[in-house]
Amino acid sequence: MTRSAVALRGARLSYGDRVLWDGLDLEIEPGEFIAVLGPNGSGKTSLMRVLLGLQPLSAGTVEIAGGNRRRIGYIPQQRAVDHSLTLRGRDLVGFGLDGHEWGTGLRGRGVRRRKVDEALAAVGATSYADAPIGLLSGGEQQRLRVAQALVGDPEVLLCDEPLLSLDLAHQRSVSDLIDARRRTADTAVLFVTHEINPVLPLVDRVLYLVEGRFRIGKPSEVMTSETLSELYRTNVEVVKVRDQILVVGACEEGQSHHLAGEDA
Ligand SMILES: Nc1ncnc2c1ncn2[C@@H]1O[C@H](COP(=O)(O)OP(=O)(O)OP(=O)(O)O)[C@@H](O)[C@H]1O
Repeated sequence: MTRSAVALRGARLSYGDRVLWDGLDLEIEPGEFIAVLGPNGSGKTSLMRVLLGLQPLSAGTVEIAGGNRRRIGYIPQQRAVDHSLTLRGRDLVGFGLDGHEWGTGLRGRGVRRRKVDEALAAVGATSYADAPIGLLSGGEQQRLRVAQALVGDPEVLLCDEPLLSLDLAHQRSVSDLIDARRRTADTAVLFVTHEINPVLPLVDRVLYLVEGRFRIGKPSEVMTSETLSELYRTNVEVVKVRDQILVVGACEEGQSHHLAGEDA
């Protein structure tokens, strides 16, 4: 069975006159790790919304997880949690099983508990699973969100800036968790990020969106001065420093007229 985990064909998304992307063809294989990059407003979150079935395409087709939406895991953009939130971590993780049907009997409840316990253990959150979420650190909360996204055994994992505001150690542990999942369970990963370096060793292909244009390819093909200069339509320099990639001259607001060094 070699069905793609995700297939976008001729996909277009526009809001009124504004085209976010058009002619997007992307097939993602099971176990593949795709980083989605681009400046603010380039349509990364909108792509997630299309894949989640929350936003219809303007043209083209999308297929995901064989049409079974329960097999999509989602890690949303991190938001600050109210300190007074008394919900426990294990309750949050359990929400990831809502919609899964094991019956309401004792056996069903037992399966549910076991799955939640396993997901908590996989992210190393067992010790704080019963504490109120509002009292946990940002990194601890993020591990719980990862557990929530993974508990339903997803075929496709959609991650919207899951590393935002995490320190380096937690960036590493959250990325490693996601990487371990795709290696052991062949989960396809779409990973929206502003910063490719923390996941660079994991990335198979990059989808880079800029003002209605895009490129798809291996990091070595897309993260070059030539490709990014074409995409941003200005002079962008990609510099490799040890195993890190520095992008110089790409405006994060996507407003190329603010940039120095425009191409003639
Ligand atoms: N429902 C909508 N109707 C009209 N415009 C929208 C809608 N949703 C998003 N947009 C616009 O589409 C553009 C892309 O938004 P989106 O959130 O997908 O960008 P993004 O790449 O995720 O940005 P960021 O990096 O800032 O999170 C934005 O300019 C946004 O204002």
